[in-house]
Amino acid sequence: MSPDENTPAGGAERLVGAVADGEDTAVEAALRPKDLGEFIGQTRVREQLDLVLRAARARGGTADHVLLSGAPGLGKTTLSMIIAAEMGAPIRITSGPAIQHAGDLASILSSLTDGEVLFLDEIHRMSRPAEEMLYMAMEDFRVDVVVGKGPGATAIPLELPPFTLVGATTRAGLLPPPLRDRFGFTGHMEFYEPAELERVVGRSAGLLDVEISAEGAAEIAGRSRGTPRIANRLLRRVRDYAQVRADGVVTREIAAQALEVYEVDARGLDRLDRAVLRALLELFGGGPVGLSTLAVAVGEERETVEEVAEPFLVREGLLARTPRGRVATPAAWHHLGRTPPVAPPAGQPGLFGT
Ligand SMILES: Nc1ncnc2c1ncn2[C@@H]1O[C@H](COP(=O)(O)OP(=O)(O)OP(=O)(O)O)[C@@H](O)[C@H]1O
Repeated sequence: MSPDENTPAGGAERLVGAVADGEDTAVEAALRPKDLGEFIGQTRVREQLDLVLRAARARGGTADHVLLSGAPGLGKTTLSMIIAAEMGAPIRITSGPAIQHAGDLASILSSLTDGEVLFLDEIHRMSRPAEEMLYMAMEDFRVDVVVGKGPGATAIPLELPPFTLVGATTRAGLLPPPLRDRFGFTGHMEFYEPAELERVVGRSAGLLDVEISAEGAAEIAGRSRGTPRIANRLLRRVRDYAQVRADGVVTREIAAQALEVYEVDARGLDRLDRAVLRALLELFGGGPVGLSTLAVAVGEERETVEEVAEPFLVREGLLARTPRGRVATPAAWHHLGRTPPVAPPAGQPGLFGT
C-alpha cells in the first residue's frame, strides 16, 4: 500500500494526520456535536442542511439523500449523525469498502426501518454492482434481489421503506454522474478557519475538563491544519504535557512548548514537512528540483514525499509543483527564517522559472 498524508513511511500514525487513529475513535464519540446548533463552522453547508431538514420535517417525510464531500476529519460522520438526530431517526453506519457485493448492500437495505438514515462513508469505494443496486434503491426505494445463477436466475423485486442515504466522500469527482445526480443535496466541507478551530478546541476542552485560556486554544488551533480531528488530537497531547510539566492549565506558552516537543510547528508542519522544505532550500537553492532527487535528499521514498508531505505544503502555499520540478515559494523561505533569493531582472529566467 502506498503511504498517504496521514501515515508516514514506517506505519506509525502521524500526530498531524487527518485520518482517525485508534485513540481518536475511542474519544471522538464524546466530542461530537449533537445538533446543528452545536456544530461549529461550515456556515453555508449548515444553513443549507438546516433548510433541507426543516422542510422534510414540516412535510412529515424523510429528508432527501445527502452527499457530503471533503477531506478526512472535517466532520462528515458527525454531520450524518446530526441529520439522524434532527430527523428523530435511527442511523446505520457502513462504508464503501465494506460493501463488496451487491448482496451485502441488499441485506443492509432490506433491514432498514422507515425513515432511517444510512451513512455510507467512502462511497466512492463501493463495488460497481453494489453501486448499480444503490441507484434503484435511492430513486425508487426498491431493489431487485437476484436468486440463483446462470439462465435460471430470477430477479425478485423487494420494496424498501423510505430512507435517507448520507454518502461521504473525500473525492466527489470520482463518483459516477448517475450516482452523484441521485443526491438531492450536496454539501462541500471546507477546511476550518483558525477562529472556528479555536472554538472547537475550547468546546472539546470543556468536555474533557481541561482548563484552557483563549490564547492556549488559539495556539493549538493555528497548528491544526484546518481540521477539527487534528485540533482535538493536539489538545489531548497538550493536556498531557500540561499535567506532567505544569499545573494542568493550558496557556499559550504551555501549548507552544508541548507542541514543540511533538515537533509540530506554529503553522502545523511536522518533522517530515520541514525536512522536505529544508532540503529544497539548503541543497537546491529553492528549486526547481525533481521529486526523486528531493526524496533521496530527505532519505524518504518518492511516494512518501509526494503523498505524505507535499499536499499540505502545496495547500499552504509553501511549495509549488511545476513542470520543471518542485519549487519553494517565498513563503517557505520566510517560514524557515531565511531570506528568499532576489528576483532576477525582468526578462531573465530566475529561480522560480519566470
Ligand atoms: N464542526 C465541528 N464542530 C466541533 N467538532 C467537530 C466538528 N467537525 C468535526 N468535529 C470533531 O472532529 C472529529 C472528527 O469528525 P468526523 O469523524 O465527523 O470527521 P469525518 O469527516 O467523518 O472524518 P472521516 O472521513 O475520517 O471519517 C470528531 O471528534 C468531531 O467531534
